[in-house]
Amino acid sequence: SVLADKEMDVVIWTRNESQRDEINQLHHNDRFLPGVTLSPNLTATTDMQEAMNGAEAVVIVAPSAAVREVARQLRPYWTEDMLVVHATKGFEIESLKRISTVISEELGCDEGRIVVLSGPSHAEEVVKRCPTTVVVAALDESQAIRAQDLFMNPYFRVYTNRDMVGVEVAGALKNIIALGAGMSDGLGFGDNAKAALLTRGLAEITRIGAEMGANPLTFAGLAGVGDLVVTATSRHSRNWRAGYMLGEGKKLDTVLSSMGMVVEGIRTTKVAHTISRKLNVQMPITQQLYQVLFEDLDPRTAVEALMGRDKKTEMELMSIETWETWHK
Ligand SMILES: NC(=O)c1ccc[n+]([C@@H]2O[C@H](COP(=O)([O-])OP(=O)(O)OC[C@H]3O[C@@H](n4cnc5c(N)ncnc54)[C@H](O)[C@@H]3O)[C@@H](O)[C@H]2O)c1
Ligand SMILES: O=P(O)(O)OC[C@H](O)CO
Repeated sequence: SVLADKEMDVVIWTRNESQRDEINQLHHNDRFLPGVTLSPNLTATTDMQEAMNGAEAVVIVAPSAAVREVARQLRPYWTEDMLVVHATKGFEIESLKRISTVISEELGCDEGRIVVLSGPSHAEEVVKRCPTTVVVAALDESQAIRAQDLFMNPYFRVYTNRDMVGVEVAGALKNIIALGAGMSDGLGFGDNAKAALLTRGLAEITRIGAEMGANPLTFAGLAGVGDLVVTATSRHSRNWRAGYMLGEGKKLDTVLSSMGMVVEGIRTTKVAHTISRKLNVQMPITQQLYQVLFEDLDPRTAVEALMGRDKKTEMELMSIETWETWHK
């Protein structure tokens, strides 16, 4: 919709024939965006070759579980001059790889060419042209600037960032904390508890992100704190909603079948749990959430475990040397 509003011809590729017909004939996509009339510049097809024919840019927004398969289908039609942007928030669960790595492997191109678009951007609000800010990042900065120029419009403001790893990792990990925030609300805990989860959650995703090669300051930006706030507080958030139901005592299977949409934070909790063990980095909130999701731990017991941890200092996030340098 953002691109179609700039008078570009946008072709959506879908596997679903009825969704294709609904978009082409009625300019609606009622299951995902009820009550919205889409631009006539948006058309849909189930034929990948048709979707890619003459394209200058391709935007991949499949769920993380489907990205490799979708990128593989794109490969025969992708050409070196095409801009490739992805907006998927997660990792490949089997390999623990970032999404840009998966896409570049399937397209057979340099990872530097892949751009990630992330930040606080619920589709339900973007399609209504509510002011939204996002960030694009790529190892090759010229590709990020291409994406910035492509997407920027009066209600969609795009920043660039050179920290590709940080933007991808922050966008994926915030979903874990949003699940936790939903769970806290579902348990009936108040605003203090949610603020604590967001703050200490940001501390632990920054800590692991830095170990994975991210710039810690990226977590203070749109892909980090920006998206964390929107995902942990918005009524549109699937991750928050899933967490809320878990907090109310519903089982994971029941929650997932009632959602009918991807809840990336669940797979990402598994990935982050594995990575934190490999890198020997403490992620206490992720650890408790992992046990609630996959080991049937009662959410209340998880909160008690978090509150009862050994006493700590907040200063652990920043090395004393860095702090002393700033302090001078
Ligand atoms: N919804 C948002 O506001 C939003 C915003 C930014 C980023 N994202 C990210 O975008 C990604 C997708 O989220 P979404 O909101 O579109 O999810 P969704 O569940 O609403 O829709 C996913 C779509 O992908 C299709 N799909 C699933 N497997 C597929 C496959 N193998 N091949 C082709 N199509 C397949 C589904 O049929 C469905 O139409 C996620 O990583 C999410 O975090 C979503
Ligand atoms: O609805 P969610 O929880 O998948 O969040 C969607 C986006 O990541 C918000 O920026």
